[in-house]
Amino acid sequence: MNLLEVDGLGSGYQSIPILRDVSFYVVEGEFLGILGHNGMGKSTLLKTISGEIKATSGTISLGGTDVTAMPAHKRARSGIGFVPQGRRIFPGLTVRENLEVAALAAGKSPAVVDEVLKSFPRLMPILDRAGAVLSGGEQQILALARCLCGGPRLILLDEPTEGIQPSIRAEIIDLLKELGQKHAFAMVLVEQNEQFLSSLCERTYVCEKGRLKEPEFVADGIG
Ligand SMILES: Nc1ncnc2c1ncn2[C@@H]1O[C@H](COP(=O)(O)OP(=O)(O)OP(=O)(O)O)[C@@H](O)[C@H]1O
Repeated sequence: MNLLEVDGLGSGYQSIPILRDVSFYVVEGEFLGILGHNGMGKSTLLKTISGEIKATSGTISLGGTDVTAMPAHKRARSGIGFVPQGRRIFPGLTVRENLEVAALAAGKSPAVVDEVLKSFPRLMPILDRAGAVLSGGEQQILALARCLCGGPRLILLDEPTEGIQPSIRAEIIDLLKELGQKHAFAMVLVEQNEQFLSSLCERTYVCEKGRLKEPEFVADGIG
């Protein structure tokens, strides 16, 4: 059975339609790529799956359960983890506090933080550092750790390479591969960087003007 099934999905902002008739699936443990230029609707797609914005048509199912009408916090507890563009780290909280807040919000025991940290040795020396002073790469790694505190079955990851140096990109690729094997989650990865996606995903769609195109279009790709 597919972990995620999206069928005929539409959504937008106020009366402006952005996504149109989007359909795709993700199998258990798969990393699926979505490639696209600025403003094509990639973030809107992830926000609609996470429940941050409402679907205006179509359905979203997770593990066979229709979650289309479910509010965002319930989707998160059903196993949909979201790492948004810009990462939304709390700047006034330390690295550890950012993780503790995430565990609390997910209804998990505080012990989950130390468990998750075992997979993030890079964060250990900076646990008492404020979110505000972290580098882009450190913020991205913290955002991934924060997402894992909720025990996701599916992670929606929005432009992880944005504002990140090439050397850290390679580190993030290795980290995602390692985390995927260890924690057995699937992922929908949105990016403008085709090379990054091809390092991690066997299947990639192109998002263009709110629609997804079939994987063979990747050959003409961007990034
Ligand atoms: N809150 C909003 N209100 C109105 N329109 C919005 C809002 N957020 C995004 N849009 C519009 O929706 C369209 C798709 O935006 P979206 O952020 O999904 O694109 P994207 O592919 O993720 O681009 P980027 O790579 O720049 O993040 C754009 O035309 C954008 O201007």
